[in-house]
Amino acid sequence: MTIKVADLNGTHLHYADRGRQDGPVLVFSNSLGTDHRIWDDVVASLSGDYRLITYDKRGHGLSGVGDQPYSIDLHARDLLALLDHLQIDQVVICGLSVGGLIAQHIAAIAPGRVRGLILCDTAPKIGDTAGWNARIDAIEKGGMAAIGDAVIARWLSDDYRQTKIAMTALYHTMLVRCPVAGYGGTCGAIRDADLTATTAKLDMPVLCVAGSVDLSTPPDLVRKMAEIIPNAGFALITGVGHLPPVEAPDQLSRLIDSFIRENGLD
Ligand SMILES: O=C(O)CC1=CCC(=O)O1
Repeated sequence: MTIKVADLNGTHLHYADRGRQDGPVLVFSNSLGTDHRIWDDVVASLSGDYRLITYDKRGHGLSGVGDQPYSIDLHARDLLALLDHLQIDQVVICGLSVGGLIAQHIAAIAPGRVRGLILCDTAPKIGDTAGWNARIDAIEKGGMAAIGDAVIARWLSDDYRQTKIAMTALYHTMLVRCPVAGYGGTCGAIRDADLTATTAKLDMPVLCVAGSVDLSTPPDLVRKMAEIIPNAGFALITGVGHLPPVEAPDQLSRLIDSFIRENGLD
């Protein structure tokens, strides 16, 4: 994999372009505080059949922070600009958590670009204003370390954290290295987003996926989203927290592959 960068919308986005270059394109959009490496095992499983784009949204990973006020719309326009940069017209998007908000918004504002959606551990509205403001306040006063342990307990199941101690430490490092401005800006974008009205009108194949022990977007919240989207499917991955691509990459890959084939998107 070679390191790649696109200059767009006043910042730069780090991305990777892997898999079968003439295959259907699948793009992955990340959760808050993670970078594109969380998809590596999923990409490895699917790379024989699909072209797979992963990227670091602004304020995360190796991408720039930029100086515009963050919103889900800005994150969505960044991803659309990245697809333009790559001259890719239509994609299936797999969005995790805030990446799922970005995916829902792209499907609403540019439906012609989206062949299908996998909405993983996400919802049209995530959390509440007081919770997001408290998190922003905590990192502005104490830096990313102030929230590290609490967030990791939401990301990963008890079983994963107790048995995969070194991997858990690695994800903790990924989180606390996120720039405060990028993380806090994205917390504000999530706080200000309620996509319920537009998500209820989506008109494309959609699969909603939940981790059974996800504390951030619990299964019932994800199931409710599936119930408002016409003809959406729902799948539960047992024993997994907020990051199925980390804890259950093979199960998630199988769900993605079956969804794409069953809907004729391959
Ligand atoms: O950090 C969390 O609580 C999990 C999360 C919420 C939105 C997102 O993208 O991740």
